[in-house]
Amino acid sequence: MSFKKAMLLLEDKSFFLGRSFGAEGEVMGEVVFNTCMSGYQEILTDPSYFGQIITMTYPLIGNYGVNDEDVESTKPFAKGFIVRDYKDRTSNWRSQETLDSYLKKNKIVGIDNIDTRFLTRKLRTRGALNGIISTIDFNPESLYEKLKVFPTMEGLDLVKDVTPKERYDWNQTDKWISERFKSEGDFKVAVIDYGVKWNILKILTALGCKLTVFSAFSNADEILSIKPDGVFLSNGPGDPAAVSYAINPIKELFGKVPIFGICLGHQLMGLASGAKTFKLKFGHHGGNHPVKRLETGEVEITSQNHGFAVDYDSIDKSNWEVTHINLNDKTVEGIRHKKLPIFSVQYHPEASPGPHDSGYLFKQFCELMKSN
Ligand SMILES: NC(=O)CC[C@H](N)C(=O)O
Repeated sequence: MSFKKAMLLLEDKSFFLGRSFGAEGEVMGEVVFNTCMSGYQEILTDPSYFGQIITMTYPLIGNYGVNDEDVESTKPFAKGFIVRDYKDRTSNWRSQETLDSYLKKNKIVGIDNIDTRFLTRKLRTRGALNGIISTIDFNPESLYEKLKVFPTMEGLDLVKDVTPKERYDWNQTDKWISERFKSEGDFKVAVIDYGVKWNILKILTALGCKLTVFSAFSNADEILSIKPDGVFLSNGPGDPAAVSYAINPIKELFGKVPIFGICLGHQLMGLASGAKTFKLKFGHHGGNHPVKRLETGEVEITSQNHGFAVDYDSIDKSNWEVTHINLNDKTVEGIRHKKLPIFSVQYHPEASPGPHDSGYLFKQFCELMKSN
């Protein structure tokens, strides 16, 4: 492992000198913090992080290595990775390589030896900030010149960069998932892939769903042509309001088939219902977010990764009800149509990484498909 220098500079001109790990080079993105204590591999490979630089609040990163089972997509999508203390020595029987070599192979720039507590407190106070990590330029002035023309996340359609060009079938699951989720029947499900995490596809498969995965550019007729029992709207990167081409197809599906959406899928569902989305100050990224399920009063500890949210006041309450709220900031975490079999959640019931409290939502989707 190298012991080269790396520098992180934020758009407020503060800069941090650290040590380079992973690939060398220069990257820009929106800096967000994630509070998960483990799961760096799932986080790095979640396509929803496309365009972002992630800092982990948990200080020791790398100590269980990397394996080829815990990925959420084909490659890491995060632009860069900031940690307090990178550990090159792996202590886990599942480890196949070090995080350093995995990031090098995938050309992801990392920086360690950063005071991530200070950085996180800054992001909490100031809100998410754009940042640049460099292993080739250590002049704050010139780094700032490059960063200041980098666009903000608001208004960015990043789905177009990660959605598949062609439709494909999915029929894989994992042993540990099929121990948790038993088949609920035989369903044909159309998944709209805005940047889907594989764990969602694996859980749906274990529940008995045959999946056809569509590009975000598909129209309602293409989706309905396979005669699906249900449609799933996936997670994905960027500003939901900028993914304008995805909204009408969802609207056209309302009333024709049960629909379940997660994260970006939930935000697009909200936009299709006529509600508005807005940018949160620093977003929710972690595995410890308390969400209240209003129907039962139960609290679920949830896995989250989003920077935007559906605006409560803009929801058409005559047709839609808010089913879940975030107990930290009272933002909307779930909506459901009052008559049609349509619902969505802002958080990640598939976890990976994260607690499993919300797994029931996948079964709820199967129930809707059964009774439809
Ligand atoms: N995980 C996701 O789907 C994220 C949704 C959206 N890109 C946001 O940041 O709010």
